[in-house]
Amino acid sequence: MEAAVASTGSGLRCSPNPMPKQQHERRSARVGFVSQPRPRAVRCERSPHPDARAYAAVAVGVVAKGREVGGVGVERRRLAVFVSGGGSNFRAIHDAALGGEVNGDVVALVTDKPGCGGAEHARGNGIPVVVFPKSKSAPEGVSIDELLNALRELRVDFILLAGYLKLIPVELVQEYPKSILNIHPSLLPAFGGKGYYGLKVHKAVIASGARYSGPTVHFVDEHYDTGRTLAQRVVPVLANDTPEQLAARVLHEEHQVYVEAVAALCDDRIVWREDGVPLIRSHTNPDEYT
Ligand SMILES: Nc1nc2c(c(=O)[nH]1)N[C@@H](CN(C=O)c1ccc(C(=O)N[C@@H](CCC(=O)O)C(=O)O)cc1)CN2
Ligand SMILES: NCC(=O)N[C@@H]1O[C@H](COP(=O)([O-])[O-])[C@@H](O)[C@H]1O
Repeated sequence: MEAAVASTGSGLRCSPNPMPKQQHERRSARVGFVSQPRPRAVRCERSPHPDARAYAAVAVGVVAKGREVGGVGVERRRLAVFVSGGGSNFRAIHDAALGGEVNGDVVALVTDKPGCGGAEHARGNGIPVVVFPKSKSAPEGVSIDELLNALRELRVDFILLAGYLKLIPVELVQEYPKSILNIHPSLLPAFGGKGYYGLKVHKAVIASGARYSGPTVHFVDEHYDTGRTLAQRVVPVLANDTPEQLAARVLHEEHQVYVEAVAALCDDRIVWREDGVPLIRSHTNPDEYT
């Protein structure tokens, strides 16, 4: 559903971020949400934590109480974060949500590595953990249909990939149009695509002789790292940098640029230029776009 193209005060011709059909249905369902349905536990991994299902039931129970609103009648968005590792970007987003910088709540953590640091942080904060996909090392994982049902039950508005190392299936990309973001540790399109993750990215950047690097926040399509770029930050690559040193410099900027991008997404401050480039409208100056 595309809105009519509008022209902004700054002369940009943009269309507001159209509310995807599914999101509209999700929102309208929420608006008409009057009864207290029986809370249904989101299927979670078998966890050493005996109360994992209780967490999920409570989480769904809280979800069943209806919409949380942040501020004066500003509806808070519901976020699912996907991780495979330590989860520092997840923690930065979660902290920003708790602190009010992001008008949203993390309502689900999805991982292919149930023992990873991101999953541990989620469990410690009562956030349901869903294991996806199923694998030999994670037999408790759910199927794509079960994942879609869990995200619908939790009425997730946006999906945030944060160090998730598996390809997001096209079914999920189609269910969440213009509603999935990823953070990548290089200046895409350089050093992106299959095989470019973690320290591999920074090793390639250093080997190339590039003088600058930095994180990219982009929308997710059905291929690795080819979705529309939303935001980037630049850091220097120093002559004697190790991959670990460059990784740490980039990661510091990732936390900031991802929180800013997610805040804009939750505030409906993403506008799409006529040529399909997504822009962030400043939250302080409505005529300023980056
Ligand atoms: N449909 C999409 N799925 C994912 C995207 C995306 O843009 N579209 N981004 C990735 C994150 N990512 C880079 O930002 C990325 C992650 C992993 C790989 C990769 O080569 N993975 C290996 C498997 C690694 C493992 O299982 O340990 C592979 O596929 O062979 C490249 C880029 C998340 N998903
Ligand atoms: N191509 C995907 C990729 O390499 N993602 C990178 O994995 C790290 C996850 O760190 P975190 O778990 O501490 O957020 C981050 O540097 C992120 O950019």
